[in-house]
Amino acid sequence: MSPSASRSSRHVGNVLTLTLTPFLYPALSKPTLSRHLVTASTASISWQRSRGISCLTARRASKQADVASTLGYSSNCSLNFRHISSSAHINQTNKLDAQATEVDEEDYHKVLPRRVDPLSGDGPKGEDATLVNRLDPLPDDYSRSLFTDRCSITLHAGGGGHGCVSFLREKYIANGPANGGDGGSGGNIYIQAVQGETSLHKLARRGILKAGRGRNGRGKNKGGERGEDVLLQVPVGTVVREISRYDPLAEEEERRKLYLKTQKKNSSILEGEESESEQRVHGSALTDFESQSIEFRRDKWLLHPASAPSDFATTEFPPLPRVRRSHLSMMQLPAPISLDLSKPMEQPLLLAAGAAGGLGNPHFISRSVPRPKYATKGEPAMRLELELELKLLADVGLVGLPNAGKSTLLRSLSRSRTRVGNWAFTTLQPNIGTVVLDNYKGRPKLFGRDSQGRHGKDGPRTKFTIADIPGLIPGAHQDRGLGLGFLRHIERAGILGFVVDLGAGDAVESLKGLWREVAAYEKLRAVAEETQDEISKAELELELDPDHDAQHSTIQSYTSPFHLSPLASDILPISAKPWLVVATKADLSETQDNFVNLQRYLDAVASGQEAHPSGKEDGWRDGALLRAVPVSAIRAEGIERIVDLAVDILDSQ
Ligand SMILES: Nc1nc2c(ncn2[C@@H]2O[C@H](COP(=O)(O)OP(=O)(O)OP(=O)(O)O)[C@@H](O)[C@H]2O)c(=O)[nH]1
Ligand SMILES: [Mg+2]
Repeated sequence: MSPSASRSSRHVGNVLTLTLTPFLYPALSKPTLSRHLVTASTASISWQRSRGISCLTARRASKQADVASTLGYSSNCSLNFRHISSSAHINQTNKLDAQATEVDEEDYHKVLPRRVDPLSGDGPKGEDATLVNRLDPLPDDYSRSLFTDRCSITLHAGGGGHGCVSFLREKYIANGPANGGDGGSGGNIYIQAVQGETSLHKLARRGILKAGRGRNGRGKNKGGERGEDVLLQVPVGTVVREISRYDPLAEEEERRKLYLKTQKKNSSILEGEESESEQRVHGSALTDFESQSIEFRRDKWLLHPASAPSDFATTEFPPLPRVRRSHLSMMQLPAPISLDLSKPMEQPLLLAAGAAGGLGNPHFISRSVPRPKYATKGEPAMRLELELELKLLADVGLVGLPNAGKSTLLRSLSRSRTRVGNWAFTTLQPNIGTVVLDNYKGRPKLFGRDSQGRHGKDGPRTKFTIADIPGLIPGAHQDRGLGLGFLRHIERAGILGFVVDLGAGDAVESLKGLWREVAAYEKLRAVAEETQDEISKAELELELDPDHDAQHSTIQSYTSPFHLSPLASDILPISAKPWLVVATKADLSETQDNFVNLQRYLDAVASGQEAHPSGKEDGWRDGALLRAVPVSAIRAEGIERIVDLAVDILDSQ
């Protein structure tokens, strides 16, 4: 078909090629491009639909000089560019060419005649047509969402505001008393797992988060305002681990402890109590100069604004008050932080308390110094570096080789619009879909119960969730393909759903291969947990150190209900989880024998004749529930049986 360069191009066919020249793209602003092209076309022009990246696509496409968009939904596809602000530009310069090319239908859809044929009108009609088109979408018809499941962030709690040096000034009161206010304490950092958040990308993008600093105290005994708090809202299922922390107050406390020890040593020397060897040990702890600089640290003080710089050298400061923490620090989580936020939280948890503000000059009034001209500075705040890892919480986790049909299955079971394509690694990030059992009516359908008519623990089950993760390939545990990183998302799943493609060779071998990778992952996790255990034990021993400061111990003893303890974990090991096998692509010819073999193998596993595919003795093998379900996800055939089986297994837990 010849190119046409008109304002509206009518086209009948399957593939439309738009040729945009580089000259064109600066004129197409992002919103205009996406909005108008989408509304103007009655067909689905997928690259234009992917809103967030339309400008980028146009630019890339224009560099490549063409954008090919596959159309197959409607025979009457009209592209109307009238509303595009740059349309005049397009028309004047004649830079837009629309080309229509016929493609061989059979070549494109090797497997099934799926969509409505635009010319003959063949194919499913009405609702069926919509369903089939939804389950066999164009590769670029998918919803995109930003997703990050692992990131590290640096948190700075707020520093304290400085104390104020001020004196009462009133008529007839020549030398009023000190009335400088204390500095405000710094902002705290909290964390809360909330429903609705699904990814860590917002936190990953920010990287560093700082709470506000406390305001300085003012005259007339006015205290400074508190710094602004920071609340980290993370998805439910986030695991938080501490990488490092810098707590200047803890360091200061350590130094003061050392100083007190040195003082004790000095007094015992004077009294002649300490043995020579003890003196040698203690003597190396702190020099005289160091101990002096601890007690009278000049950098911790503030002078009256009217003072000369030389006053710093001459003023006699009193000994510094002991290190002050804000009251909230008692509620701070013990170090090192290790949390498993597997439930939505009503109250946030305090990760790092802001530092205490400085003291105003009234605190230093004494008989010898009735009008102190100094106040203390606010305390410095702590810094935390945390690693956040999101482990999705889904009832069923789909595991399968690339291109097995996991995403199509998810689309057929839920309203997910995850990407589907006939190539390996179409899915690059986990997707979660919700299977609604009750048609949003609040009343479960009958098949939402198990064989004895029981419902789940929390009353009638109205829905459950399914996670589709990127495909695993043999050798994934050696980091082949996308590695095993995504298996963390099925670690929390109630059921494992192994998706095997009946059209891609021996299904039993595929299933065994998948279990091999999953078992390798489990082993890796066990090693990691053991190491973590050893670290925790070492930390526990440190905590039991008799020298531990009293205040420090109180802080340490506060444990949150979310504290992650690898030993107390109630999550089943992967091999002990219930599992089912979804034998997909059952619509392909000559797949029946493959399925029969698979079912026979599963029966043998359930009866104990065959070893559990994970290689573990105690792997889950419930004869009544371990089954393979043949489905054709692309035609939405047989999927109700998966729902039934999954609900039965979930309810039997
Ligand atoms: N005939 C037939 N084809 C199917 C069926 N399910 C999926 N397909 C096709 O198989 C191809 C791969 O489907 P996907 O759902 O993207 O497979 P996947 O397992 O998610 O692949 P990755 O994301 O790469 O791991 C697509 O071309 C689907 O149209 C089915 O039940 N029958
Ligand atoms: Mg996929």
